[in-house]
Amino acid sequence: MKKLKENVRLRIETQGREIARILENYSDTEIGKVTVKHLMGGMRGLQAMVCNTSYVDPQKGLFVGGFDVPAFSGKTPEEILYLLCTGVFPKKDALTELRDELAKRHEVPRHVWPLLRNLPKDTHPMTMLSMGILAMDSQSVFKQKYSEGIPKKEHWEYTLEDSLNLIAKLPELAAGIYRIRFFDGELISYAPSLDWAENLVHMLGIETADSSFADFMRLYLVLHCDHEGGNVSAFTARVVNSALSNIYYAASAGLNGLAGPLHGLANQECLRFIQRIHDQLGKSPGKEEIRSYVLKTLDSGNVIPGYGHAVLRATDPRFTAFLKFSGKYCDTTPYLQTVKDLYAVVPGLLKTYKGGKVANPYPNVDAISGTLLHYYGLEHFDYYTVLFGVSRILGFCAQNTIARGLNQPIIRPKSVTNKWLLDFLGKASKDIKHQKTMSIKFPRKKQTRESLKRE
Ligand SMILES: CC(=O)SCCNC(=O)CCNC(=O)[C@H](O)C(C)(C)COP(=O)(O)OP(=O)(O)OC[C@H]1O[C@@H](n2cnc3c(N)ncnc32)[C@H](O)[C@@H]1OP(=O)(O)O
Ligand SMILES: O=C([O-])CC(=O)C(=O)O
Repeated sequence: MKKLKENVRLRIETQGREIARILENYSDTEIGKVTVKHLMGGMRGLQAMVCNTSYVDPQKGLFVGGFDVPAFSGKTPEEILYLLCTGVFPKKDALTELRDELAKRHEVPRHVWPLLRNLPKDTHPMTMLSMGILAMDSQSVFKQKYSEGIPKKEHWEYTLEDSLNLIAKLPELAAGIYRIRFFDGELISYAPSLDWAENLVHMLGIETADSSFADFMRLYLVLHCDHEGGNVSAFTARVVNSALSNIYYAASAGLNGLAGPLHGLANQECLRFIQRIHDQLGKSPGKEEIRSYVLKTLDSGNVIPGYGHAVLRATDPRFTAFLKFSGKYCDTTPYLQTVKDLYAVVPGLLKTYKGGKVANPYPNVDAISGTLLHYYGLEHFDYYTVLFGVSRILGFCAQNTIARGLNQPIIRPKSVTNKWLLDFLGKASKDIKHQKTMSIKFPRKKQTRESLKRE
């Protein structure tokens, strides 16, 4: 992995110089303001961190190394990993070197399998993936080297080393989870002649007549690789790694965030939503019936999975890339037809829902991905987010390798209490205090002698 490492080193040096220049000249320059809404609203829209592996434009979506989704979606996961880490696509020899390196390191340590096999049979596959990765932390080279006292400037090298070890093992681990959780537990052996994505497909052991399954898997693993720094899973991984917890700890933690239904789990929730539509309305419901179903879901206080986004304000180009792929390679199944019908109906409804409070009425990547996995014979919905996780770990690893190279400090924002905020606002302006305190209605906790003392 000489070539990858050299290019990561170059990138770290270049970015390090840029950061030094920025800090030297602009350390105290304001780039925005922090409002009360930011504090109360999940920091939405607050520009509060730097991430150079990828960037999400609200209209155009994901950019990796400056390439938009149409420009990079035809590449392989290995090429994308290289791009995430270095900012450039690999030349042929660098790609061969990376592939060989991943193949060499593919084997999951043997102690992981009994751990996974002994979990209750109904354990969610995301729990298995997170635990399997956590159990591999015993192999962390970074951890070992840190305990030997390596200097800070070498941290990234061992983070990269751990990252390659982890990424190389993901096809075997993810496929093994599938075989243990949904079949007889018999594992299928790694095939050295196949690439990273093909090996995953091979080891899943799914009988599919469709030869485009491996192409689809490549696309799937490319499209989910990264989504800048602030999404729940990447941010979690960054925070954990910023304490110098190794990449196994960080990836496992990030995956636990990905397993939430408002984030990666929407992947499986979308198909379940479509399945419920078919259960109630038959396999080819009309658009009017779908419209009523969606309205009923909204009225019952539930979200429409696969729609909305914290940053995007247009149709997710990852959704569009999958739709395009499906038009080329897949027959239209009833599920796929309903995906298209929902796309025709849902944005219009969300635009006006509750006075337009949904910031983005358009579909995200999860609105279609599960339907295509189902098309290729993956019928266990609970497994879908594992594949999202396998891909997203590429981003975790790249982000944290670079962060270690730049010696980014521990992430630790300051929190404040309601009392602090009310006092601050009161001091800032009597008017503001009057207006805001009148409109903020916090549930009053019964005050005990202890809580009064704490205040
Ligand atoms: C790979 C990914 O992680 S992509 C996202 C996957 N998740 C989903 O698809 C789940 C459905 N979508 C959502 O829940 C949201 O749109 C999120 C979590 C993705 C983004 O959340 P936010 O940035 O807070 O969205 P937004 O500012 O639009 O939220 C405002 C209101 O609209 C609601 N809203 C947002 N999206 C939807 C939706 N798809 N259906 C119904 N209501 C919605 C929010 O729940 C919120 O309601 P509240 O004020 O009563 O709490
Ligand atoms: O960016 C986000 O918040 C969610 C998302 O689409 C992703 O992580 O892929």
